Amino acid sequence: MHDPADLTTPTPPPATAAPVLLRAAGLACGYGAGAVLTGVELTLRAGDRVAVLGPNGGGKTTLFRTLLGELEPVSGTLERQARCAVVPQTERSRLDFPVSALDVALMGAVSRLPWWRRPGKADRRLARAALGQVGLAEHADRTFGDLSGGQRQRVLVARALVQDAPIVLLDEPFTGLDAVSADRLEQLLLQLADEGRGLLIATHDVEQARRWGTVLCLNKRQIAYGHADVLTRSVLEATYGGEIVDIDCAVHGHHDVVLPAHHHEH
Ligand SMILES: Nc1ncnc2c1ncn2[C@@H]1O[C@H](COP(=O)(O)OP(=O)(O)OP(=O)(O)O)[C@@H](O)[C@H]1O
Repeated sequence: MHDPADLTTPTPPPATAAPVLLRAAGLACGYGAGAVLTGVELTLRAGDRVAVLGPNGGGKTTLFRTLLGELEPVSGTLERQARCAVVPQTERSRLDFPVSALDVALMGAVSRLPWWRRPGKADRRLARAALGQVGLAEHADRTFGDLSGGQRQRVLVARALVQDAPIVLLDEPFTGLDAVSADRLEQLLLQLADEGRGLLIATHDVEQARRWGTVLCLNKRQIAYGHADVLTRSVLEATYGGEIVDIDCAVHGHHDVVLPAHHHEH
């Protein structure tokens, strides 16, 4: 069994010279007076790619909504030095509107403009350029709902690029993608981080989290934050409860892979 005392001390990743985009200290998040997530200690810097791990109901969405400014912190401090954009999930049920990929990317301009200005020609150029950056220039005029899951995710990344936000929050962007689309999206996220953005990416894939280097584990409170080395068995148990399994996995080159037993299906 793990010693819970080991888990309460945050393990910050090594400090770098990159500018701080966001800093949370003793942050508690929730809806009204009651906190559903406590003890968040987080410093996000330009170039960081942070995997956010946690069970269903662990507090990932609540944290993202707080970082976006949709929810007031229940307590603690949150300093945002830069604009935040979100890349939401794209369930089929929300795809009934006959909008094109370009329309969706262009929506990113709305949050930057004063309320009285509509997106103009320059914004449309920016939206087309952003679709080009995510490899979808050819698909600008296609109906968003007709695109594949991976293409829709990339359109939503393009929308975040149009928002010109240094901080990008991604809510399980890999859910439902085939291996090729997932690879392509992962390369794109790497590129966004290399360009100096800070990314927080909610995922249920522990192996992917290990590759990205920095992890934030949440289960109603912050369990760990730091280099992927913090993903010990005891941290995973505290994050996912008892619901983890050992997999003898030669594919990954080692034999002690630990994964949550129940992935989140949308
Ligand atoms: N609008 C709301 N009002 C009150 N409580 C809420 C609201 N939304 C979520 N909660 C509660 O906050 C807690 C954390 O939920 P949250 O949606 O942040 O988890 P999550 O980690 O994003 O889960 P999932 O992986 O299922 O999306 C849960 O107990 C949930 O019931």
